[in-house]
Amino acid sequence: MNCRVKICGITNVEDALMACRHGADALGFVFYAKSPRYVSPEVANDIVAQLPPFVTPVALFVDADESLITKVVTANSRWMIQFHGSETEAECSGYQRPYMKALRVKEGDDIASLTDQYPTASAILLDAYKAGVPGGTGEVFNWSLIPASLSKPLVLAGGLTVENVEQAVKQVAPYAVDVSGGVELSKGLKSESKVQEFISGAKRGQ
Ligand SMILES: O=C(O)c1ccccc1NCC(=O)[C@H](O)[C@H](O)COP(=O)(O)O
Repeated sequence: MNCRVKICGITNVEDALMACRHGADALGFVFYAKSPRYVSPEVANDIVAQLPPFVTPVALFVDADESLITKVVTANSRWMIQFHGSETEAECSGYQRPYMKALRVKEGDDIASLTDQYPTASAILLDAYKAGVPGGTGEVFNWSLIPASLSKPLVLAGGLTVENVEQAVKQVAPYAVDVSGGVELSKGLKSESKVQEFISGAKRGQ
């Protein structure tokens, strides 16, 4: 199966176009002000306007105000939304946009039932849980906690790197993989060689 790749935490057009050149299927833009990968709605939409076709921009929010979400996604019809906080199904489905719901996985979580709470989601993103850090932790969670099948396409995230992505794809067989820190030179700046190697590794694993 073709494992798709989302490169998250894009902050500049050079990294965005570089990731597209190397085959990224989606680019994540973080609108969470406390993140070192935060990007403003204006900068992000300027980048999105320059993207080639067949690449999905993903607007990432953490329990954001409706006004911010609307401001971002109404500027370009290509946006998909990633809700990375404690948003309910009703809060996620109010924007007439495809969305992913991120779940931060802890031991003992019933991932299947948590997934079923978002019947209108296009996908579920499973990420590592770290107290006080909503995302971009750079930490791997226990992939054996993931049920053999979910009611939604699975995007695997959390601590993926050029070293572990092939094994992650072989073991989990996700619909897509997502990475932020593992392909960076520094927070918010991507490494072309790491992006290229990460995407190649994801393809080798399928
Ligand atoms: O990337 C961030 O800085 C971030 C901050 C706050 C909420 C979510 C964030 N990222 C969401 C993502 O989808 C990341 O790609 C995901 O958490 C994996 O990050 P990493 O472990 O660094 O690959």
